[in-house]
Amino acid sequence: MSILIKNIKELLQVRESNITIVKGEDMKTLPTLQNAYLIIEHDTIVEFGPMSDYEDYQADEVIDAKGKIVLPAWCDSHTHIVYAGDRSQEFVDRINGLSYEDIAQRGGGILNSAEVLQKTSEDDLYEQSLKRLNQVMQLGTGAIEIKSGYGLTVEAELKMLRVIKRLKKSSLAAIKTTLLAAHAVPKEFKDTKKKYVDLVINEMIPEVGQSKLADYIDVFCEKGYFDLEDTERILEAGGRWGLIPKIHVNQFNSFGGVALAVKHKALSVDHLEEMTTEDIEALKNSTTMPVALPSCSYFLSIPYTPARQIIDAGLPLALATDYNPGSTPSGNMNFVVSTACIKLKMTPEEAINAATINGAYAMGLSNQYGSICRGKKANLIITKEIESYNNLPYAFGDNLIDTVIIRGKIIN
Ligand SMILES: N=CN[C@@H](CCC(=O)O)C(=O)O
Ligand SMILES: [Zn+2]
Repeated sequence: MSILIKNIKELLQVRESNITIVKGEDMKTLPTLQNAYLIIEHDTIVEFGPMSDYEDYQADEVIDAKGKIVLPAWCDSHTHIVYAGDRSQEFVDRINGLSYEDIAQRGGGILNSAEVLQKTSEDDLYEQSLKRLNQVMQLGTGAIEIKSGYGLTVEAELKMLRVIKRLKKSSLAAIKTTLLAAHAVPKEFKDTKKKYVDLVINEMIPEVGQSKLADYIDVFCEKGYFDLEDTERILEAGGRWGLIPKIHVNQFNSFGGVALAVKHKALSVDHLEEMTTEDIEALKNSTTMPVALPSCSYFLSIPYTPARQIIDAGLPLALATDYNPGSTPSGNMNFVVSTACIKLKMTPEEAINAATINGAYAMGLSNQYGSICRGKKANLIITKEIESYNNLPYAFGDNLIDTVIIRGKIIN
């Protein structure tokens, strides 16, 4: 199967060499080609260039992209899309004055989702999650990370991870899996948190390591959840099974989690709504990607990640949705890119770099995804006819996507 896309008004994120990350000042540059063509064979980008260089090519399918922009599909490096039911009642409770922390303290929040998930059959959980995955793919997401963390028992965490494995098998999207057993302290361990950490370390991690059900290890490193000592023990235990850290840190408080993650060579540190100069310093000269989740800040009315401070310090930044039932019931990367420009004061070029190549980096996938490069996977968004790529973040809430191609297949 081959596809020729011709007369592309502008082809974005064009890279002659296979770069895997964009940092600091370089994030302001988004290389593009005007009036371009692109050829896909099977699931791979095999050629692209200006229309003036185009030589006749017999493709199985030809798409005329006149007036339209083509860019790599979004790379969403932080989601919790495997969950059961929803938490719309807590949404209303928050409107009526309760905070996210208040709800968690009275046994709601993550524990509420865990209770529902434990009672949900594996097939039902798969069906609910597949629906969400298909929905975000229609919105242009072609690579996605999915976490466990609403099981909180050995059995229920494994159930979540098996569901992710099934999604991986049945979907065209590239999927990476993260074990987040340390997402909240279950009710039964309320006064014996260390015992739960022991369970994570002695039972869950070895079980998951043996069955190779996860790529990454995550911890919600936050006051009232897991402290630095818990986090370090869990990261060390994960490391023994080859699970690389990607952790939730600095959502509400900054207390050294970023430096700890860097010490353990975390692939990413995610949230970062609260950042100190020490946190920024810790990230310098590291291989850890900072990840901002602006839809979470929007939904919870908490501070936005200081993207300017991070990028202006010469660091890279990735953008992701955090799609989950409690803090971000949205998996729309287009909204994330808009919000990053509007609220985090990122330029459209920075936001698109953050949501494509840097998002791919934060999933260990940037060798194959996140830019227009010969030999990379053909995951593409073709927009409707638009004036410029600035319109993508500018027209927030609009769906400007015409066609999505994932691994060389047109999915809508
Ligand atoms: N903060 C921790 N975990 C999720 C929210 C989980 C929930 O509220 O269900 C997050 O990344 O925002
Ligand atoms: Zn999260």
